[in-house]
Amino acid sequence: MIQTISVEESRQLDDKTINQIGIPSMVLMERAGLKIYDDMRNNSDLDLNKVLILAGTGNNGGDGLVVARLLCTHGYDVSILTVGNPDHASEDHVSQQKICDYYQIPKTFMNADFNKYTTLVDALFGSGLSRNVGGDFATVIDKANASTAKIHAIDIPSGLNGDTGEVMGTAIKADSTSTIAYVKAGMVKPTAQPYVGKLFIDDIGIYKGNTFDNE
Ligand SMILES: NC(=O)C1=CN([C@@H]2O[C@H](COP(=O)(O)OP(=O)(O)OC[C@H]3O[C@@H](n4cnc5c(N)ncnc54)[C@H](O)[C@@H]3O)[C@@H](O)[C@H]2O)[C@@H](O)CC1
Ligand SMILES: [K+]
Repeated sequence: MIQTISVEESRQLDDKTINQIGIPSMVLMERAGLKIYDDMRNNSDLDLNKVLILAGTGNNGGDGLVVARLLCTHGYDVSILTVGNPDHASEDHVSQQKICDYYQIPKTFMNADFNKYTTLVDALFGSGLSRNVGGDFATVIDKANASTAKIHAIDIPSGLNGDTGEVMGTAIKADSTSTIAYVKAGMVKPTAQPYVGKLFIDDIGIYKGNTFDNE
């Protein structure tokens, strides 16, 4: 049976790993990106000929930007669509965007034709989703779902409630999902299956208690 955790537990585990154990958040993000990149390359259902990263401005988007850079440095055709206000981006997201800028990874905008792409990477929201999805985020999610491209989601398909598996307004219908550290409880509910697709579980160095743990 798959071990699951709540979204709050996943946030607490991230926080403990970074602030108590001392593994820098950029290290965890790099490990997440490497695993997600591997999952995508090992998933024969995905065609990585032309990839678009749909990036929110939090750390889920930051994971997506690591994937963008890894695809770019390995010779894939990849572009980024940033959704949300970059002025409110998380610190790690800003660092990852600077790296993407160094590599001059092309950016696209809200009017992009998603049918031009073979794979979309959903990095809009992960464990930070806190309310129903609307505005540009909902527009992008609906456009992604309606497109001919396959969708690979990072951590949790955006718009899916990680605890209950309910759709919060609208949600990405992913063909596959790379979830970080542990599966979130809502993702294994039968109603969540059409949104999660094929599931990869990525060990990035975040653990829920072990023999080395003092607590
Ligand atoms: N350093 C870390 O803590 C790690 C984080 N990781 C990734 O980071 C994710 C969590 O990142 P964040 O905490 O930055 O949050 P997210 O990137 O999930 O969300 C970003 C922000 O979106 C806003 N938001 C929430 N609901 C919204 C809505 N309906 N409409 C518009 N805006 C909304 C919130 O203000 C939230 O802070 C994880 O799911 C995982 O993908 C991984 O890289 C592992 C390590
Ligand atoms: K996501």
